[in-house]
Amino acid sequence: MVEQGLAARQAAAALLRGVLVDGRLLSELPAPKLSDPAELARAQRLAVTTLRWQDRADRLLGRYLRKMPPAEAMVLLRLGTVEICEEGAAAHGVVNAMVSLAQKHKSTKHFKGLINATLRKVGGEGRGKWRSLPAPQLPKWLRKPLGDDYGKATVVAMEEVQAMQPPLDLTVKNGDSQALAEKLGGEVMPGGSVRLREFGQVSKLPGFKEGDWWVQDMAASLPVQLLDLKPGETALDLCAAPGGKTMQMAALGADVTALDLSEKRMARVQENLNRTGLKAKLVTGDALEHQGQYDAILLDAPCSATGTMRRHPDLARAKDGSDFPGLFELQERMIDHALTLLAPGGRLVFCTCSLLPDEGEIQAEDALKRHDNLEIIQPNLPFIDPAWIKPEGGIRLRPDYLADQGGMDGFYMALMRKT
Ligand SMILES: C[S@@+](CC[C@H](N)C(=O)[O-])C[C@H]1O[C@@H](n2cnc3c(N)ncnc32)[C@H](O)[C@@H]1O
Repeated sequence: MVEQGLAARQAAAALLRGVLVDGRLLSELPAPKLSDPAELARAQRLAVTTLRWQDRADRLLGRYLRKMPPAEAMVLLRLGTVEICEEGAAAHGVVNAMVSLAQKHKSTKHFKGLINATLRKVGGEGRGKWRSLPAPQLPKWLRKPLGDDYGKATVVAMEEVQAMQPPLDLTVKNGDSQALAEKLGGEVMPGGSVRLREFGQVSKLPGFKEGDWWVQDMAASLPVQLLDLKPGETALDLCAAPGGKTMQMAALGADVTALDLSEKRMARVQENLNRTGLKAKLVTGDALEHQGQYDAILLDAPCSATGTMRRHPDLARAKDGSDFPGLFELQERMIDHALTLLAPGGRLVFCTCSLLPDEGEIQAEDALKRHDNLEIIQPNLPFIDPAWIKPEGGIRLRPDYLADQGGMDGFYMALMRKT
């Protein structure tokens, strides 16, 4: 029995070691080799939930540990703690499983006793304390700059949303959100996304195979709405993969070219277009080298992705921010190059799924300083709270906005035009 539950836990522990010991993102790690799809899903869910609740698990474990054991043993302690306290698993089964997993590795074998004793305390007294502990905090390297930019209270509000299981947002191909919401028991969000709070396997939901919708956070669906495409306009999606925004642009009837540097990710765009029956011309290449003239360009630039941490809690744990300045510089070069691809009177939406003003407001303000003939057009999206519009004319979205409806990804977007 223990062995049966062990495979998913072992795979979850391997994923957590990849993130916490090797500093890699979950998306960069090989998928666990588990033949049963349910076990695979469980392993992935356990790893993500552990990362989401890691800070609280560490607070609880701190009560029972005189000194933190090495990272590999901490992986098992955190996994066990989150399974017991957050997932509500029976403590004895979790303790046995974590001790068995510790036995399998040279680096953890000597910590079997510690893991056993500590997780027993977690399963006893600890379980009762869990809910009274504060929401998980972001690591210091990110908490400090976000606190400087937004204030402490906002960071706490964002952390509270990030602790929640994120909803599933769908963008509807034919635009009839109400009909899809009724069919799936969802809620129509500002901007038209259909939000589901309860959902199982996405590919089993009605309309998936038929390509009636695609998964896209409501915040991520707004840049294309800001671009306000007209049927027949030539449109370029400069960093397109996996293609959520390409599909929106194609569904609006634009003549779309979708470009991305990554061949592998471009295959995802093709798959998505095949499923939804939408059309776009696909180009694999470097945005900085692309040539042409377009009525409208969407630049969803590579960024820190700090706006998506509630879906990807591995990001805050695998990264330390040291590679971000290189991204800021790339974004600046991409904006400058994208402006050269605009037809006279053409529009550019620059956007990033980031919470850092360096990748949002500051990029937009600096672009205005570099280009005399550039203006930011005030958003014309009636459903947007005016408080979300920044002085320079961009839209700042934060995870704590619409928190009582499940929040949203952090995003920045600005509609620019060459005068
Ligand atoms: C934020 S993601 C794009 C998400 C996409 N727009 C969507 O909505 O599905 C950024 C993309 O930029 C691509 N990228 C990074 N550097 C690039 C470059 N120099 N030229 C083109 N694409 C690049 C990455 O491969 C990645 O797919």
